[in-house]
Amino acid sequence: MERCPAMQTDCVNLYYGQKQALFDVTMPVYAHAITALIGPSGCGKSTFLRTLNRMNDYIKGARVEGSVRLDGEEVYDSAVSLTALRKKVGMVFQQPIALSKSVYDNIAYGPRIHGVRDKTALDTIVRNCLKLAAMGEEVGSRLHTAGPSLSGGQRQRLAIARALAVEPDVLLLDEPTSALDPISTMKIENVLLSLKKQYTIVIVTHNMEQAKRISDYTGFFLNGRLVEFDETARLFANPTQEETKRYITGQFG
Ligand SMILES: Nc1ncnc2c1ncn2[C@@H]1O[C@H](COP(=O)(O)OP(=O)(O)OP(=O)(O)O)[C@@H](O)[C@H]1O
Repeated sequence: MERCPAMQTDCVNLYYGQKQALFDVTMPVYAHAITALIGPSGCGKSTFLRTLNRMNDYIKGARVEGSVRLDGEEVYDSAVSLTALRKKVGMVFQQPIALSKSVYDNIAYGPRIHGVRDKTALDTIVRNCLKLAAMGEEVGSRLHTAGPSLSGGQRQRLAIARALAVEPDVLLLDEPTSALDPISTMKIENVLLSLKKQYTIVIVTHNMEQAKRISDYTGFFLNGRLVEFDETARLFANPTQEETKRYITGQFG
């Protein structure tokens, strides 16, 4: 499968103060595909995910070395606008948080920040994003319901809709289903599968079955290093590294 990377990291090292959390991570993020990041707790999956849209900039003492490129442009270049970067590379977090606003205003929040004022344009964005997040039927007629009053699974799909509202190219998700029941998890997985035609997706997951079900590529992290990266089917069926084999067969984790 010959594919084009939407993002590429080269020799990324990340330090929290004196402590090094990522070591020489070189990995492509292929366009219009789902990439899963797996590995035991504390191996650096979330840290790596956050390097892709510079969310680590918010962590005091965090320092990044190496290169992260988005469509060939250096993400860590000092001239890069963080607002513009985060518009292109959106993020959904582990806890399904809805802003204490209506469903409509949750989704319209980003576009308004980016200057969309026209009511008809906002209405269209809200409806399209609800549809993309498979929420049109559930809440399409209740746009003024408070976001926080939705169920956990709905709040997480609302978070996806909110992230999509600013038309990102890449969507990063940090364990988006770990707080959800199996049905809500399945709905999110189906949403992600339908989104990959239009978007590039990177998901951190503790759940290897989830990685197998939905991802095209998987990166296995251990102790801050990317031990193995491959097409998901190949990595799980035929890992080249002994540590990958031990991890995916449940010998540690
Ligand atoms: N804000 C921080 N300050 C200092 N150290 C941190 C910070 N965030 C993470 N770390 C450390 O960096 C290492 C990697 O953490 P990270 O959260 O990226 O791992 P992870 O694989 O995502 O773990 P989990 O699956 O438990 O979420 C760990 O040793 C962690 O303690």
